[in-house]
Amino acid sequence: MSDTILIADMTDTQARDELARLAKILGDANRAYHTEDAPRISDADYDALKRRNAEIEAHFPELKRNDSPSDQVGAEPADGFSKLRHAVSMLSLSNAFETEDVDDFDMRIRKYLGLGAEVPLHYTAEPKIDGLSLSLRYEDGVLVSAATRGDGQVGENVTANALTIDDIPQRIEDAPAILEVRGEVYMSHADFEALNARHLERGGKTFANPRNAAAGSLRQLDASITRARPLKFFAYTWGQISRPLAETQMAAIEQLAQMGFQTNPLTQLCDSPAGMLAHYTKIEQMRSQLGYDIDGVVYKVNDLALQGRLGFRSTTPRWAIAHKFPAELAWTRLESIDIQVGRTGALSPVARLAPVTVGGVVVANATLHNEDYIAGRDSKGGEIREGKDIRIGDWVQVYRAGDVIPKVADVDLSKRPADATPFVFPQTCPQCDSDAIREPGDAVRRCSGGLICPAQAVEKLKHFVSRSAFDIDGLGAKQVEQFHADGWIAEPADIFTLRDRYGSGMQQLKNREGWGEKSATNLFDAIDDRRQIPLGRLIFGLGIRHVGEAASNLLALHYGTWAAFADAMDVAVDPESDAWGDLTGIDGVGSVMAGSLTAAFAQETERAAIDRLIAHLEVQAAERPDTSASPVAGKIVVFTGTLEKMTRAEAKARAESLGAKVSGSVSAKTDILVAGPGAGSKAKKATELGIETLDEDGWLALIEGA
Ligand SMILES: NC(=O)c1ccc[n+]([C@@H]2O[C@H](COP(=O)([O-])OP(=O)(O)OC[C@H]3O[C@@H](n4cnc5c(N)ncnc54)[C@H](O)[C@@H]3O)[C@@H](O)[C@H]2O)c1
Ligand SMILES: [Zn+2]
Repeated sequence: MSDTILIADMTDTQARDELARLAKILGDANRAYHTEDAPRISDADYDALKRRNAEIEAHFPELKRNDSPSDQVGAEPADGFSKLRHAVSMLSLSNAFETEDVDDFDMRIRKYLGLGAEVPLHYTAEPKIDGLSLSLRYEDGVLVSAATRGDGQVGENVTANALTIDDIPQRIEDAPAILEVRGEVYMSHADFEALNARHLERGGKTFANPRNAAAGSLRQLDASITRARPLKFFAYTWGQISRPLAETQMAAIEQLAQMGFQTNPLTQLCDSPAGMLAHYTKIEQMRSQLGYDIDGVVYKVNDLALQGRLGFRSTTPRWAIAHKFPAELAWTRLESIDIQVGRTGALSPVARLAPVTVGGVVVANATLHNEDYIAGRDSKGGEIREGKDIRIGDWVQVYRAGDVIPKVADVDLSKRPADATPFVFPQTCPQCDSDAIREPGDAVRRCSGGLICPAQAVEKLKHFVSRSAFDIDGLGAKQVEQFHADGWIAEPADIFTLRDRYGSGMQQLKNREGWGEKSATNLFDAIDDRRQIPLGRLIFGLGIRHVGEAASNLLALHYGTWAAFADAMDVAVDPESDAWGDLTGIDGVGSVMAGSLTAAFAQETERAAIDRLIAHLEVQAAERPDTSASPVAGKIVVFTGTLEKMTRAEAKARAESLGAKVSGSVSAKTDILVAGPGAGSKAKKATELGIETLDEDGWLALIEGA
């Protein structure tokens, strides 16, 4: 490929050809990405091609094309939309990939402004939201139009669509007579997954990632489609404006927040490149928990007068730069496919890969989801296209984001070895040879061996001792595996007879590697401590399919005692019974979970194992917390803005323990809104609806003592 020619060695002809080739590829990629919301190459590949184009142009300035990709922003507006010309152009950002690029950025700015290294210079650093930019024009505080970036000069008129987005105020107070607010429209991970699940259910097309989903949802000719899509908006800059908002970037962002816009809480003021890099690292570490996609960190000169002096190049401002995260996609060879057997018998295919670095981490294993995914019949998040099966020996693309399990996202059919054969998914369990059965409607094939399957048994034991279940100190997954392999424990009940069988005289346990008198005694004591167990933990510990921690606690609260619970399960196996109606009537327990519970209790060997376990335990009854004295019992509470004294999760858990219901959105039913700094549209809505609004301290004072 001509990519490999060193630029310094290129002849004029080679350079001209290469620039023409890149203009074509990049032009096509821009259209696919910006106009069709369906990119055909990865962002990392796009960025690399664009950089190469710029490098060749730098070497051969006289060969730079009139339609050079370096001078273009986005793509022309799509047909169908009316067009809006931006009063102030909407540009792109130049990129930094390495630490040194950030130092260079600071040095370039100082040089341009004639500032020595000793002069203090402040920058803001904030997440680069991976969505699409939108410009909102307010005249006398009223939203009059909304436009996408388009080619930077002319965008698509999406006013009707923007009006459907909750985060976008239709009216703002104390605004300049003309104010164009700009920011990013995006979709949260949760909303993206729910949207794809809905589409999959209806046999519709799924989106490959939240950015495409956001762009595809905003850019709809029929705004009622946009209304049904949960889009969000962060404001981070402005276009035309009749009077300045503030003197600094930071203060201007605060002004936008005051007006009711959502602004990103991770926006921070930094006083040096080192400070920017520290914030970059912090944001990168938080990336997987944000709940929405970001692809880097944007640095901006804080002083707006200096921004004005720095101005713009053809497609990018001089006063800002986007520091991108390393690519999270990589190609490698699929060496083999292993089948793991889970606690509920599910056969999960795992890809063993030639190790490859993905987003800074070496990846050698990735999930292949299930047999349909391997066969190319199913999509998970839309990555695998119909008809592309995955074979051992294939060249596959690996994707990982934050803490998520890496997955095989694509396959390159052009690199398939000639002798590669379709993967045959096993029809029997690789651990116990029992039939592996796939029920209609289930994407997963399962081992039918139940407790005779060693893989299921050991996974059940690991689950039994896990944190939210029996949580036995000194008995983790590793010890369970050893004890199981040596035949010391086969089922949970065996844990409670360990001391009698192997602890007398301590010889046997002490003879094991890694165990001494003290650790052995501690283990037996820890096991004894768990003979008394709260009902919710016990139910969760049984590891029944579909029955998670939250549901276990609901069941415990509902039935109160083990006896009441077990009796009810025995009767509820008959779907005509009142017990079945009572079970499925619990808020949070559906018929699938109920069916799985009653089946487990009705299954003889499984039931016998449960009874053997119960014989060793004293099950503590679950008590409903008494919230009658709570000032917020039965109230519907919404939290918004930044909480300073507690995390959102803490605030929610605390409110719920006091009998309140916590909701994510403000409606006429809301009783109390707790608004921290940066609260936007929700606070406005609550005021409009006359809902009691408290700040964090007010809320804490209200619930204090309860
Ligand atoms: N895969 C493809 O085929 C393909 C094609 C074209 C573009 N792309 C991707 O898009 C990028 C180029 O597109 P671009 O011109 O939009 O550049 P960009 O995405 O690198 O940066 C500019 C954009 O960042 C956004 N942004 C998000 N958060 C921001 C913040 N806090 N402050 C300021 N701006 C913020 C704005 O929308 C702005 O327009 C490429 O680097 C590539 O990753 C991919
Ligand atoms: Zn099995």
